Amino acid sequence: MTHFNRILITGAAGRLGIELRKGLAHLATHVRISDRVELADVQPNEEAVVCELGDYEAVMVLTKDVDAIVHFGGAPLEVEFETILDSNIRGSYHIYEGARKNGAKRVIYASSVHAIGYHEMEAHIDADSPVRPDSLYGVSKNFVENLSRLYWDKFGIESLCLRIFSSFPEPADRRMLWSWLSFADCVQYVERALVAPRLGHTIGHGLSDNRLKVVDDSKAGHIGFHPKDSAEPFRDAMEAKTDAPDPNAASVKYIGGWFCELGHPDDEGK
Ligand SMILES: Cc1cn([C@H]2C[C@H](O)[C@@H](COP(=O)(O)OP(=O)(O)O[C@H]3O[C@H](C)C(=O)[C@H](O)[C@H]3O)O2)c(=O)[nH]c1=O
Repeated sequence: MTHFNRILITGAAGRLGIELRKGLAHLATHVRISDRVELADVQPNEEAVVCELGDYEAVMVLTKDVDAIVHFGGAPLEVEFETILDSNIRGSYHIYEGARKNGAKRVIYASSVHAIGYHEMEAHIDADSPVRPDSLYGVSKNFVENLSRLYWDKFGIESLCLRIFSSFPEPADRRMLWSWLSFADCVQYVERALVAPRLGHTIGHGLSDNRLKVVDDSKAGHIGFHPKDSAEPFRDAMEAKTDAPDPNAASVKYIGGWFCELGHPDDEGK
């Protein structure tokens, strides 16, 4: 069923952006797709726009005449601070300003487990637990989670900040036996948030229905996301081909995984 006249998807050439283009197309008459790189295979209902998120004027034009924004553009990993600042922090500020000035009512934002990566596995955090970023990248996600809270409290723009754990075609390492979010479940979470009667300001935790439950996502229950996939069918093959991990290693102890063992960008001469 078509819910919107026009939605905007940023990061539409990316791994998840490509899945969102396919999975959300039925929700809107027009889908504006945007990325910093050229977009391939543009469909008749899609309007492709190449845009730098750090360019204020370009983002004001990009966000015109859209009912909702699915904001997945940005650096998806730890990189040097200048890129985090321009793409993730300044770029997301521009998206929220564009939503405010142009009247978009709802934003679905790709936050990340790395906003909370230094929580221990056994902490069972929920949406109200304090943030514990594991990287500059994680700090940029904290910034946008707070920014979106301001735009809800002050301007009534609704947001889902979806803390994506590990969204891959299938689990690629042992950690993903609990942290996996299938592409289909990721798209379902975004779709539910777009069509929910009331979203408010919601922090969600994007995980498939894996056997190990490490966080409590009940504070996003009003969205109605019910994961359909599970990492469990991949367990035997994964355990057969990989060594049992050291439970005291930072990458096992903390939910941020290998980000918690990374060096700091400045120490690498960047
Ligand atoms: C740095 C930058 C990137 N992009 C584009 C380039 C890629 O096509 C796209 C990101 O896709 P990527 O495949 O690199 O990342 P994903 O694995 O899909 O990660 C997604 O989820 C995780 C949780 C995320 O933090 C990312 O923002 C979000 O896109 O954003 C831009 O359009 N502007 C920019 O300034």
